[in-house]
Amino acid sequence: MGEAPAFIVDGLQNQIEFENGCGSKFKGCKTTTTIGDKSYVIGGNDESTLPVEVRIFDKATGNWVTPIVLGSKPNLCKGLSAISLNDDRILIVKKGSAPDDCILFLEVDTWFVREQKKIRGTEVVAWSKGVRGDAEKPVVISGPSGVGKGTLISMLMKEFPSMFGFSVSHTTRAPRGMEKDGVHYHFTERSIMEKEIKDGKFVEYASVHGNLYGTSIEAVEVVTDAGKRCILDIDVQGARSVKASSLEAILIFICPPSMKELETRLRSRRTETEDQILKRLQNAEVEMEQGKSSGIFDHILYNDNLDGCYESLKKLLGIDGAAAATQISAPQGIDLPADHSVSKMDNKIIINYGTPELEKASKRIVLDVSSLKGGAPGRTRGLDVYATDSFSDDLNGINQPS
Ligand SMILES: Nc1nc2c(ncn2[C@@H]2O[C@H](COP(=O)(O)OP(=O)(O)O)[C@@H](O)[C@H]2O)c(=O)[nH]1
Ligand SMILES: Nc1ncnc2c1ncn2[C@@H]1O[C@H](COP(=O)(O)OP(=O)(O)O)[C@@H](O)[C@H]1O
Repeated sequence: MGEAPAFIVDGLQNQIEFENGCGSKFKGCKTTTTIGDKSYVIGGNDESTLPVEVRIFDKATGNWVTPIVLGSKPNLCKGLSAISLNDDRILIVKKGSAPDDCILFLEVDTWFVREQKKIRGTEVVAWSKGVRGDAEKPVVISGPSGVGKGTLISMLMKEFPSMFGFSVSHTTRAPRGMEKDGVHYHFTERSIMEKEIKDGKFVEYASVHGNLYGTSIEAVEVVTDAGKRCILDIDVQGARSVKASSLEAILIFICPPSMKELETRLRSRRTETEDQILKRLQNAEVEMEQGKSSGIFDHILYNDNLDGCYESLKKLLGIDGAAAATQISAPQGIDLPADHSVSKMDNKIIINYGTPELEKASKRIVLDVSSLKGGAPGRTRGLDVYATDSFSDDLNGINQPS
């Protein structure tokens, strides 16, 4: 039976006091948040370069549990504040961190975490970085083999290299002539991939044309951690799984102008044997039916004229014409002052800095968390952030419970 640590505290006020009590030595920078029977101890013991660790004290059993931690662990910092949101995630505000690394969410009971707990049969938590606004929904591109998915994705990545990142899938199929391992696919043995699927390492997977294909959690995280919008080239079954997931992607189905033209494109690519071509054409009929009528997809595009289809794709992603210039910037991080204190008022997290002893002269940043979207294994979007000063906020009612 585990022994509860002396510093376990309930409630935000105590967390702040504890965090402030870390002092300037940055030792024992841990914070504890209790949700139901579980106390989540988040932080590290010492050096600021170590990743933030998570341990769980289960009051019901009296045991300590070390969970599987998914997502990129944040590095330690000058201090942490932790605030429970909706009992399914903990908002972490890090002191003295870069704008893209100071607001994080530790998911403890979201859809993604619950699925992972079921698969792995153990305690799981997942990190997700918080970003402002809503600009970076992942994009799923589906469609029959040979329709032009890869061609359209290459065009997008070439024109907007800093905006989009390709989710490199795993597959058990053999590489084609020009394909590179780790770039086009992670080419994997079936037994290894099956084990990794069982271990819960995939967001989705499917058997397509006789081979296994799947999107690993890591493949999505690599892209989102680079601050880019993730593009997934996956089949209709995979699109269905993504639609049910927390990724909140935009789902696009690409149609050929005709089955005859699809066959011409597939053959002219010269990457498949005759048997493989026939199998792909047979599967294309089913995929077309599902793609058009299943209600999975948000948009259907016809790839007749390549340039025309590419323009339509850009338009529905909101990056056509003049809009592109303003939208291509990477998702914004949040510029927090190095030293601050944190409190919560309904859906607003209030970060005070400046001169706390002179209450009216202190400054505030307000994080509005009322419209959060996405989450692990991607970023948590929809944070609204604005700066104010405390005196005018009191007058404007920001400080009043709504
Ligand atoms: N579900 C799922 N499908 C994938 C994944 N990666 C690729 N696919 C799909 O698998 C199918 C075959 O892909 P590929 O062998 O590259 O052939 P191509 O579509 O003819 O270029 C296509 O429909 C892809 O969209 C994945 O990670 N998950
Ligand atoms: N609109 C189009 N018109 C003619 N050929 C096209 C068009 N779009 C793509 N192609 C060609 O069709 C072939 C299949 O395209 P590809 O991008 O490999 O398809 P997918 O990734 O969907 O299997 C390629 O040789 C590509 O150059």
